[in-house]
Amino acid sequence: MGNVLAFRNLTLGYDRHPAVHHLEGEVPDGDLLAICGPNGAGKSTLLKGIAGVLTPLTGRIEGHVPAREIAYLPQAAEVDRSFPIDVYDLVSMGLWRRAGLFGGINRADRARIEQALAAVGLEGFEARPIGTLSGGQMQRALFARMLLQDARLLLLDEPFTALDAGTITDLTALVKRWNGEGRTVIAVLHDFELVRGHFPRTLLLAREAVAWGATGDVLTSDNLAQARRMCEAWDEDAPACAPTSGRAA
Ligand SMILES: Nc1ncnc2c1ncn2[C@@H]1O[C@H](COP(=O)(O)OP(=O)(O)OP(=O)(O)O)[C@@H](O)[C@H]1O
Repeated sequence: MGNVLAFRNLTLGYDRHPAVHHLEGEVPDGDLLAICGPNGAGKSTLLKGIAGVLTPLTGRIEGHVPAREIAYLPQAAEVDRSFPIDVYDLVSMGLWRRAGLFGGINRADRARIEQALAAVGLEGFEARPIGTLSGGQMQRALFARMLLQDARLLLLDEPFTALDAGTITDLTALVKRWNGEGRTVIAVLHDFELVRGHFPRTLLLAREAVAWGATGDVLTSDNLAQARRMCEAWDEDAPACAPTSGRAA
């Protein structure tokens, strides 16, 4: 089994201030990986780097998945819900890669959109403007769009935050179904019980990797205490790293 991603001395940050520091490691094809860590540990920053939204300060991400095969679901707070479209149009955007920006939607596509809406329990919501959806309904709609995207690598940033137990169960089942189809899933998660129950591998981040491997070995009380200490000790105004063996991408 090959790797979909490799981090090589990767440092990511903002305005030359590093937020993820000298990360090394690989994500194997078909992985179901949780990224955990305290607030401000750099979890979202790492997903943005993988998604190509953020360019490394130093080091690099070796990606073996073309950008069009990556689906990225940012934190709910970052999704603009004032955009005036309805649920049907939002979900149908998942077909963009196949249909093209101005491609028409044919009968088979319409059936796929209906199946995706049914899979997330949103039948009957087709004509609802997305601005009128609850948080959980919006997340279901975004999952339906991902279903249609048919991506090989799925990046989910806190996908279950503020959702009720039923919605979390339904959407976790979808994530596992995607992974069962051979897709690689990387999800930022704060709920350790959920991670222990469903994610075989975990990266514990505190600006740098504290531990990375089998979830049971990573989410120990010692490692979690170490991650908290490292985040508390971090200097927010630390300057950019001196150039290292890695190369800015
Ligand atoms: N757009 C930005 N500009 C400047 N600094 C940023 C920006 N986004 C994040 N940061 C900083 O980068 C660091 C890591 O933030 P990040 O959002 O990656 O953490 P996180 O682990 O996802 O946290 P949380 O669990 O709170 O979502 C923090 O110190 C944060 O203040």
